[in-house]
Amino acid sequence: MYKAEIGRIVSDRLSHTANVVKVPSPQLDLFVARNFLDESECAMLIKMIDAVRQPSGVLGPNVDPDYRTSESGNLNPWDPFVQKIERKIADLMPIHPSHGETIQGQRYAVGQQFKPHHDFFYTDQPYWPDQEKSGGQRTWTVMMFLNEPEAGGQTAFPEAGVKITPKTGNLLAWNNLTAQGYPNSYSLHTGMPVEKGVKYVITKWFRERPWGGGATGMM
Ligand SMILES: O=C(O)CCC(=O)C(=O)O
Ligand SMILES: [Fe+2]
Repeated sequence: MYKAEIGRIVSDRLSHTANVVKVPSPQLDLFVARNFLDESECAMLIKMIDAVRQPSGVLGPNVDPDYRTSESGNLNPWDPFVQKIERKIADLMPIHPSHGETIQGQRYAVGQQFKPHHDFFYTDQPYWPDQEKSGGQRTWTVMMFLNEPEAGGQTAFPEAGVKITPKTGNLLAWNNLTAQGYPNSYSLHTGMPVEKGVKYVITKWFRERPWGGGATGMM
C-alpha cells in the first residue's frame, strides 16, 4: 500500500514544484529539478567525494568487471554541510528523511560507467532478507549532477527511451516502482561511459520504511 501511495504523493508534489519538469515517458515517473544545487555547493561536494572515493561496490554477485567502474564513497551524514544538502532534499521530496540512505558520491573518469541496472532490490537474491529488515524495498532515487563532462556520461533509461545529459546542479528524481508499487522494469538506467572529462554525481536512495543502516553504499 505505502509503496503505491508514496509514488503518487511524490509525483504530485514534484508536478507542482517550481523549476521541476516531468520528463515525458509513459512508463516511468522521472523528473528534473533545474539548478537544484548551486555552483559552490557542487564544488564543495566534489571536494568531499574526492576525499572519500574508492572503487565502487555492487550488491549481489556480478561477474562483469566492467559493470560499475566508477569510484564512490558515502558522505559523512554528521557533516553540517552534508546536513544542509540533506535538508534541501528533504524540502523537495515528501518522504520522511529517515527513509533515505546515506548520500553517496560517485566519480567517473574517461571510460568509466555504471552499466544498465535497477535501483530496486531483487527479492529472489541472497541479499534481500537483510535489506528487507533494514528498510525494505527502494522506492525513489534522487541523483544530482555536480559537473558537466565534456563528452559522454549521460544518464540513460533505455527501456523508457530517455537520455539525460549532465547539467551542473540539476537533480533527477525517478520512481523505481510502478503505480501499483511493484518493481518497474522501465526504471532500468545506466551511467554511460564518460568519453571526455570527468563526471561527478551524488545519489540518494529512499526505502519503503525507515532505513536501518544496514548495507549502505552498495547497489
Ligand atoms: O551516474 C549515473 O548517471 C547513474 C548513477 C546511478 O545509477 C545510481 O547512482 O544509482
Ligand atoms: Fe542506479
